[in-house]
Amino acid sequence: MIIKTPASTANLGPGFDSLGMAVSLYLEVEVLNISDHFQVDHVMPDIPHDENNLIVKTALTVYPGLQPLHLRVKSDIPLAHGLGSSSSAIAAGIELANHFGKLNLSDKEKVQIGAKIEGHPDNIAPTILGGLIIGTEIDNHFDTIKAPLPNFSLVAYVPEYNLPTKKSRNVLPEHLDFKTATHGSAIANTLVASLFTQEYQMAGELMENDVFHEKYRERLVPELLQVREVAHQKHALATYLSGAGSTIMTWIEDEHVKGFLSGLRKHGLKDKTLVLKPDNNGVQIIED
Ligand SMILES: Nc1ncnc2c1ncn2[C@@H]1O[C@H](COP(=O)(O)OP(=O)(O)O)[C@@H](O)[C@H]1O
Ligand SMILES: N[C@@H](CCOP(=O)(O)O)C(=O)O
Repeated sequence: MIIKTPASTANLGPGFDSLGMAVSLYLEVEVLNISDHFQVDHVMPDIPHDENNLIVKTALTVYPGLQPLHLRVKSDIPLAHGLGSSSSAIAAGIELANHFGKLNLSDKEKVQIGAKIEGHPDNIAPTILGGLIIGTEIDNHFDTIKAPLPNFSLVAYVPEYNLPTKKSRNVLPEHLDFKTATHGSAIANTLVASLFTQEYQMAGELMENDVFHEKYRERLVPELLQVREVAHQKHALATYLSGAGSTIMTWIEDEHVKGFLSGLRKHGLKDKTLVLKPDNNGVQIIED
């Protein structure tokens, strides 16, 4: 059995902690055999190979009776780069528990469990459900809703340095004044409406008008404004900080991708780029 979970891009600008979309970059967890201890084979630096691995830890939290397994993990998702690698690992752990514990968890229950572990639903919900998801926590439960899937290319500009979500959350303010908060909420509300009516020109403008987090994080990811400027010149729809960074995400029509990529290079923006698409499947189990 192989569990395949997508990466995700969270916030989409003003949708801080509530908007996220699954993208076509994957973590795969293969169950090799039952063993007498947990063993996780992988080549990711500084990631545990035993029961302290986030995938196993999550599985044991959800189903403490899980027998020790020998797993092989392959991942194309850069760690701590704002592409939801931790949610992908958590989603895989939930699936592992669900399968071996015969828990029959519904999608809603999986999102609930994952969001409790991750602390916010914007990565875990799309990773589990696929697509573009809006969600929030009310009275200890998470409500989520799926928006139409946008058909854009997603160009991820991936700086070499990583940025753990915790570090990037530490630069955010404790409080926002009333006027800023209500304006931020109005921008996010209008963005969500435009995503549902598929008025993407409007959505693009709104995605670039966050007031909740990007301006505080800009100093951690100085390339954000430079990439956005090139994107404007190259007919992109919108550029925003993916999750907590360091990845910078640009939505752009397929036909403009090539020009955008060469524009980035011409402006000295030479970090890795990944050309992705939205993923509509979410977590999948592939039986062999
Ligand atoms: N495949 C994985 N296996 C085990 N742990 C993982 C895996 N992917 C991510 N993690 C854990 O999640 C951390 C990154 O989470 P975070 O800082 O939230 O960044 P992001 O989720 O944006 O990649 C890693 O440093 C590691 O501890
Ligand atoms: N809303 C969160 C999203 C974190 O996403 P990640 O992919 O960086 O883990 C935030 O902005 O802190």
